[in-house]
Amino acid sequence: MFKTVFKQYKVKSTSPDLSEVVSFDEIDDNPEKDSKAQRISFNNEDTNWSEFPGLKSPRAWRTFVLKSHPGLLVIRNPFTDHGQRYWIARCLRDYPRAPNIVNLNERLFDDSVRCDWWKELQECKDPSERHRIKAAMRWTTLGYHHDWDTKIYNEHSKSPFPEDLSRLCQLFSSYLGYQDFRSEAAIVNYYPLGSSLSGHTDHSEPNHLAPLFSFSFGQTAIFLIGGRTLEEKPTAIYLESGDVLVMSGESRLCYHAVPRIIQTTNMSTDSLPNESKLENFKFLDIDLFEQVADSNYWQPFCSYIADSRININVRQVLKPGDLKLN
Ligand SMILES: O=C(O)CCC(=O)C(=O)O
Ligand SMILES: [Fe+2]
Repeated sequence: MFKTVFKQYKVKSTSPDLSEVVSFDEIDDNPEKDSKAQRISFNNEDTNWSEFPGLKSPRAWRTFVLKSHPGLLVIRNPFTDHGQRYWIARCLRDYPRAPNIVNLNERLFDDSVRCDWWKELQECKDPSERHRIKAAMRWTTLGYHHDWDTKIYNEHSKSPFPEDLSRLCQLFSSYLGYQDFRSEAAIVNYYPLGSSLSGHTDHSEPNHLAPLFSFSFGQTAIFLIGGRTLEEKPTAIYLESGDVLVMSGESRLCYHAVPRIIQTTNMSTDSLPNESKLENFKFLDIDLFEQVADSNYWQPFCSYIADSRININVRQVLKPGDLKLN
């Protein structure tokens, strides 16, 4: 059942029927409708969240839960445009750099591209080589590196987890009432239009109780969430730019997939006013935060995201109290 639905959305020859895909904005506009999701609120909205740069005030956040999966939450784009620019630039310029691991094959790309993909892409003048370099980037891993073959993390295969991303996840986890979340592994997925991610569960982490945080930027994904086996029919939802998906509780070990990316999002290329008080947030790359407000600096990132999606998928690996894998 999961695979049949996956193929219906992935179909190349025709456009798929999207009438069943859950759109959270529609639910918000029409809450009476017999919908598959509902809005929920948290009673901590007056807490002082110390104005994390790049995020709207939590009072303006809209959180939804899927009725079929009470542990699957979506916070519908809590980012400002400026915040989205920052995270997109981090995912393109910085996260794919050594010592983080990238998918680029050593037989197809030389070390300069494999160690600093974005810099080489910007410097490359040949259009067909540029296209080849751009389309080849599919994932980078941070913290404990995901092993795609064994699916087992290894104490000897990890790099430092970025402090900005860790603080961002900490903020969302405390907002949702999960204390003590530790960001220990992330996969950043890059999806050019036409790409997909087939059905899987994320079970490599010894800790299955901590939630998983997943951030979407750029073009819209159709995301399928199914059950604990491939027999169950999945629910399709849209994940749009800025959305934060949380897989917690029973949904944490459910099958999920991205069968299709749809081109819907146009990000502004204009310059943005700069934010103040950035000096209180030293864990951010403050220079980058300021640079992306400038339309010239932002231009190559905006052009990448015009036909691609980026997903940051953050997990806690270790059980509470553990300091390493055993
Ligand atoms: O791109 C997504 O939304 C999901 C990615 C995912 O499931 C994964 O990295 O395990
Ligand atoms: Fe996954």
